[in-house]
Amino acid sequence: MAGIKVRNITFKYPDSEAPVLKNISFDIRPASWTAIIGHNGSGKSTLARLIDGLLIPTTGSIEIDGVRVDETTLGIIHQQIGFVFQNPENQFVGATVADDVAFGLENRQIAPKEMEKRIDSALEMVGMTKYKDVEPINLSGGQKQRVALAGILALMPEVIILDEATSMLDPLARKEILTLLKKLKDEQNISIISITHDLNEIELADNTIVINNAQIVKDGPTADVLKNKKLLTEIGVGIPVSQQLQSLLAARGINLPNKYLNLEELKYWLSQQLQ
Ligand SMILES: Nc1ncnc2c1ncn2[C@@H]1O[C@H](COP(=O)(O)OP(=O)(O)OP(=O)(O)O)[C@@H](O)[C@H]1O
Repeated sequence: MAGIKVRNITFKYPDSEAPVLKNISFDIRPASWTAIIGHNGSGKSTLARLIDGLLIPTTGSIEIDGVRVDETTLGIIHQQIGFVFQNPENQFVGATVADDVAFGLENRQIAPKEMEKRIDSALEMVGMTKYKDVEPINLSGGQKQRVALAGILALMPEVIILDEATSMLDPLARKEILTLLKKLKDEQNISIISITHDLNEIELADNTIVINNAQIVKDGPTADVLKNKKLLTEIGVGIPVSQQLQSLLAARGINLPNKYLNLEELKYWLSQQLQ
């Protein structure tokens, strides 16, 4: 199980005037879900690319399971991390869905029988079995994103980074994929790092890191972040419906439990009170 240690990283693109990230430090526990949130352009994707070794920090260090990420360790790092990008168009290499999922496995020289098994199982997990022989170009955006995720799942990474990867999915598909990821975290101890503006996705995270002006302004349990209306408004994520309802109920003198309740939990709590 891979834990991640980020220490004092600063990063500047060659043509950017100021650092895009400054003095960033945090830890990610193995088998946990971390959301990274913040305004457009605050540096979230840059941070994800640094963790995956697609970019190397200007100063500071990142360790995955004790291995420092640098040019010499990318082979090891990429065996541990799977990265799902926002736009699935950029991720296709195969002539059919099955070929596409096979691509990473072929690179790792996985035996054909094992490869077949992993392709079938990954496509099944994302609900795309019947599209196995279809050309990726003929899939919808959401279906392409499921296939991209299957390609990652087939490689059995210890960490999955999602960079706004569910933003193209319809609400039902998004819910299904998020439920699948939660199951993978709970049952297979996969760590999830999700960069997102979506409150439903943030709610699934154990911890949330908030980035603003190139720095971490909050790193803590998601429930604490989601109760912080001022911060959520400042970074443009908005206030969860459950929190809006809790404020309305509190204004009418109804005292709710002193902890973060998501919409389902709030509905359940209210139904218990009304009995
Ligand atoms: N290749 C690049 N070269 C120079 N500057 C870049 C490059 N990529 C991103 N930037 C700049 O770095 C800053 C952070 O970008 P990044 O994509 O990490 O933000 P983000 O928080 O992921 O944004 P969004 O929510 O819009 O996806 C932005 O100001 C962006 O313009």
